[in-house]
Amino acid sequence: MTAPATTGPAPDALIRLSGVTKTFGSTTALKDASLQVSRGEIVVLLGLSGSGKSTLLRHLDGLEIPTSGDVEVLGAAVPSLRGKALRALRSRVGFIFQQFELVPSLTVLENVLTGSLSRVRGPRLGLWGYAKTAKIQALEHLDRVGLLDRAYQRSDTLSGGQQQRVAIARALMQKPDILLADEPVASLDPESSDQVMALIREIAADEGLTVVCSLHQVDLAINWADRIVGLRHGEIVLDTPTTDLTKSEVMEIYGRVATTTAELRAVQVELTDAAIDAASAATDAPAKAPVA
Ligand SMILES: Nc1ncnc2c1ncn2[C@@H]1O[C@H](COP(=O)(O)OP(=O)(O)OP(=O)(O)O)[C@@H](O)[C@H]1O
Repeated sequence: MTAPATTGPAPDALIRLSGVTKTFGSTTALKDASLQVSRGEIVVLLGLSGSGKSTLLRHLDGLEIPTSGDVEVLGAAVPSLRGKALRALRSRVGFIFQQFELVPSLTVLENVLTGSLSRVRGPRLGLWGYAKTAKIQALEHLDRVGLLDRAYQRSDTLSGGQQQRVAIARALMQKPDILLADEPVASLDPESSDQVMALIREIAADEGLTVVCSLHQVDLAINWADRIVGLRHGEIVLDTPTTDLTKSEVMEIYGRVATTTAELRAVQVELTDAAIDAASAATDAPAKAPVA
């Protein structure tokens, strides 16, 4: 297995984790994790459920504070940031999530505009509260993600893949240096997953974004990442350029479980079938005799 790159300073690193341990009660979510990410890199975090991927991501914009160790992002010691300084960091770090986190009753355009809120003061009411330049920018970002024609539609009328593209456009409103993505395609079908990952990669290249993204699908990681970081029980057990990733390394992260989109899909179908069988067995079962 490729030794994790725990030492050696990368002069252009935008992200540095050094010996980060995070415990929640008796659970160790991250254990002595060290990682550096250079400007423009696309890094995918792989690992089983509970291996610490989200916890690692959440440390990068101060949503978690390490129990021990250092987290430096864009030159700032993240755990020590408070108030205005923390907001300033977060305005440079976009974050997208599995469940998109859009406001369903707002239009697509309004959702995108909320991405600019870290840069403007006070609450906004509908489209009127935003500057014309912000609206133009938001429309440009919607065009960028292929959804300009949906700008005035309610966001909950869009498909999952489209909603994630809206979330990407919203993140772009922040003009971020770094994009964090926590399982951004976990709720999407394979085709939409591929489209969203392709879009992230394309935008990252165009905008010079640094991306750290957690995924469950090894095939997507291989297609879209520059570098793969593997986590197991909170430890970084693999750190390798994607081109060097071997099957045995993947097996070491995951053991014998589904790892490709097709395999995960097959497991989902199996589970759904099993649930349907269980439900119909319950319906077919003779009704219990009433208690006398
Ligand atoms: N706020 C919290 N309180 C208590 N335990 C937590 C908290 N956040 C995470 N954990 C625990 O830390 C461990 C790592 O969780 P984390 O969400 O980082 O894993 P993950 O690899 O992102 O999992 P998944 O792929 O399912 O999202 C898990 O055991 C989880 O239950």
